[in-house]
Amino acid sequence: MTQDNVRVAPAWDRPDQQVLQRFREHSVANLGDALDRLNIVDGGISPVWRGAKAVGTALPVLTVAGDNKAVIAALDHIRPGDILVINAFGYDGRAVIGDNLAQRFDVFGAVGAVVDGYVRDRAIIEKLGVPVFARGLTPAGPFKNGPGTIGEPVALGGVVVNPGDIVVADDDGVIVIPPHRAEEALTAVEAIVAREADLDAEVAELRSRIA
Ligand SMILES: O=C([O-])CC(=O)C(=O)O
Ligand SMILES: [Mg+2]
Repeated sequence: MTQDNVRVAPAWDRPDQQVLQRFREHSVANLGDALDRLNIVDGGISPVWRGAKAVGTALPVLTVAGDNKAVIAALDHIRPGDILVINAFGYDGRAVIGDNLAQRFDVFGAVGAVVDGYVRDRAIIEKLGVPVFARGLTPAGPFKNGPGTIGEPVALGGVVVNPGDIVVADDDGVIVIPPHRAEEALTAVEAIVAREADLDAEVAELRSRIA
């Protein structure tokens, strides 16, 4: 299907919300360790407000640098639990989303957005509490000409994101987990959480000996 010059992929599967719920307990750092320290988006993409956290199913959008026509068209394709994953080519000259789009994502049931590019209206996005992750901020607004794609695989900070992939984002950054690796990641992360608890106990013990 093509909406004007924005191509839309056929419908795709999304993992169950119960599976996503289990990822909510875990940090991106621990999940990365659980997947051999791979699958992590480059560190240039970070939360635009401190404490933002989101776990969702990827709704990938490809834009032209500095343009958000495809992002606006993607509003019609959001399902509850989705997270917008927008490849805007890391372009720093224009913001492809701001508070207006962030609110609309929220209204349609998306849990946030990860942008390989720039955004604006940071203070309002923070006040609204919509989790947004991006390379940076610029007040310059986007053009709205397209072309673009919705629901096709996109690149995000060096990681391939397929529609329906599990995306976990927190203060440290973003990880992308293909659904067929979800159980493996969850099993491995439990062991990592236990090991981290042992390390903390070791430090507590050291502290008590020194005190
Ligand atoms: O103008 C735009 O399309 C982006 C923007 O600032 C908003 O979503 O609030
Ligand atoms: Mg705005």
